[in-house]
Amino acid sequence: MSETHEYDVVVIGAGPVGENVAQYAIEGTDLTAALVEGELYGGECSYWACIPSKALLRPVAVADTTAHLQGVATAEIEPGGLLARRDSWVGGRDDSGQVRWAEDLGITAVRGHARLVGEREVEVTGEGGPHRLRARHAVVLATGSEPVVPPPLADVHPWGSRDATAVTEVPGRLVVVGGGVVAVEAATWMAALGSEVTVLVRGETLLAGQEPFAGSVVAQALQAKGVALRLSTSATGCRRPDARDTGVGRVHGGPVTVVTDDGEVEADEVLVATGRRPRLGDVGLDTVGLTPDEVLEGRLPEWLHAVGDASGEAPLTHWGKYRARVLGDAIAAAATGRGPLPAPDGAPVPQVVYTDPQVARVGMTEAEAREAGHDVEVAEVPFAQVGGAALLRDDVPGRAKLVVDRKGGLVLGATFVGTDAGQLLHAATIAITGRVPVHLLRHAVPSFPDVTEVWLRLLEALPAELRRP
Ligand SMILES: Cc1cc2nc3c(=O)[nH]c(=O)nc-3n(C[C@H](O)[C@H](O)[C@H](O)COP(=O)(O)OP(=O)(O)OC[C@H]3O[C@@H](n4cnc5c(N)ncnc54)[C@H](O)[C@@H]3O)c2cc1C
Ligand SMILES: NC(=O)c1ccc[n+]([C@@H]2O[C@H](COP(=O)([O-])OP(=O)(O)OC[C@H]3O[C@@H](n4cnc5c(N)ncnc54)[C@H](O)[C@@H]3O)[C@@H](O)[C@H]2O)c1
Repeated sequence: MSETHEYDVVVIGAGPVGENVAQYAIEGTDLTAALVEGELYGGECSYWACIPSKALLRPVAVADTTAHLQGVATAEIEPGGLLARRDSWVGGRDDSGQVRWAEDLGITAVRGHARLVGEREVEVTGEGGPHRLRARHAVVLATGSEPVVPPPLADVHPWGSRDATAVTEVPGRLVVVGGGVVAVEAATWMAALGSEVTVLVRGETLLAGQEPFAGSVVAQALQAKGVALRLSTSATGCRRPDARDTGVGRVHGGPVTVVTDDGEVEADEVLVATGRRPRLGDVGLDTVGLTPDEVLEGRLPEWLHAVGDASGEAPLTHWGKYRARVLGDAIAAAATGRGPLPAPDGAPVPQVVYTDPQVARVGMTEAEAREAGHDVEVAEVPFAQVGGAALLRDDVPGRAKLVVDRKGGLVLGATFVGTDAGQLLHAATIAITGRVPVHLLRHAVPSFPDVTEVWLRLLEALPAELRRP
């Protein structure tokens, strides 16, 4: 029988979320935590997702802005330099710094694949053979998510988001399947790297679920970059006689033909960006009598928790890390007998899509607010009508929208689509979280001539009665 080590908390998965749970579960206490990782400490976000994608996208946005600023020579993307910037941000996928960070906090880093084998019992398979960890208080599933690949595309060795963020061999022609966040961000950097990109979107719009103008502004911007968009087009099949595993980020074999309900598309590579699902299939849930659905519904014994992408909540790093801080504190509180720190219900989820222009949104869209039964008032302002925004670039794309509950004048949601729109978002997040009514927000004065003047125009565009308490 293998050796068993006992800890107060065992966290499975050392992505950004697992790291934060472990940190907050033991901080300022004598509790112990083991953090088990099967691949790289830092997770998908650090090496394959957020960081490399944003390292690629920022120079693209800066170069694009120079093409729309009188008095500046237009900058050109230099593909080799762009990939080198990405490489420096992922640091050779060396996670020793992340492991040191964990160990400096007193967390025990355990490498290997972890599975539940019973109540509070985890088996780790790794170097040196399997061994067991027993949790005195809590086991946390922070195992992230995995891509969903629709059947017609599964057999041709298509690219996933890892190939796109780790691209080393740029396909001449790339078909992207999907119209969500990965699709629009990857289309942006792949076009900048020189691919002839076609995006196949089964719905009528990009970025479904956002305010409708977000998808159309992004669609226009992608088309201006030479990206071909085919809306209302579904991939029904795919042929690739020479599909091969050539390694991540390299073209996976010979030409590929994507069959759609509206004809065929020939390409050198196909990127599947059709969503992700919580990674719960191989964590031993059956050994404790649970199914993945029960985890996603939150029907868990008091010693077991799921957080981050694995929980089915918004699959975003900052959201998962926030939930991890709350959960870590709750675990520490329960284990030490103190009360947990208060956490409000219904904190809003912010998100920035790093297209060019950016899409930044927090809280509800107008449609969601109406669906939820709110008596809604909205304000919309084109960026071009705001001096501080218009100074950022000559063509001034984009638009902002505020969704307000008429009763009480509280902000329910906000969407900003435009240059550096992400910078406008946190004020909306604070307004929603802090329940700051419109009549008070009017006294938070934006500087002149700054892009934050968008806020002034939005508040002015609301009915005058909302200016009174
Ligand atoms: C291309 C792309 C770009 C993105 N960009 C952004 C962005 O800009 N901003 C943003 O907020 N979000 C972004 N996301 C989403 C973000 O990457 C995820 O929300 C985030 O990584 C979730 O963190 P996590 O810790 O829950 O999971 P992960 O980062 O996936 O980490 C989970 C870890 O658990 C490990 N693991 C899994 N199972 C086991 C096991 N049984 N035993 C041991 N270890 C295990 C995995 O190896 C992994 O390291 C992006 C996603 C993609 C695909
Ligand atoms: N900047 C960011 O915050 C950022 C960046 C990238 C990814 N992410 C996160 O990663 C997650 C995954 O991104 P994603 O773009 O893969 O998912 P997504 O859910 O955003 O979009 C999936 C897209 O694929 C389409 N689709 C789904 N099934 C399909 C099928 N069978 N055939 C054709 N199309 C299909 C959907 O209609 C949608 O357009 C997102 O939910 C997001 O939270 C965040």
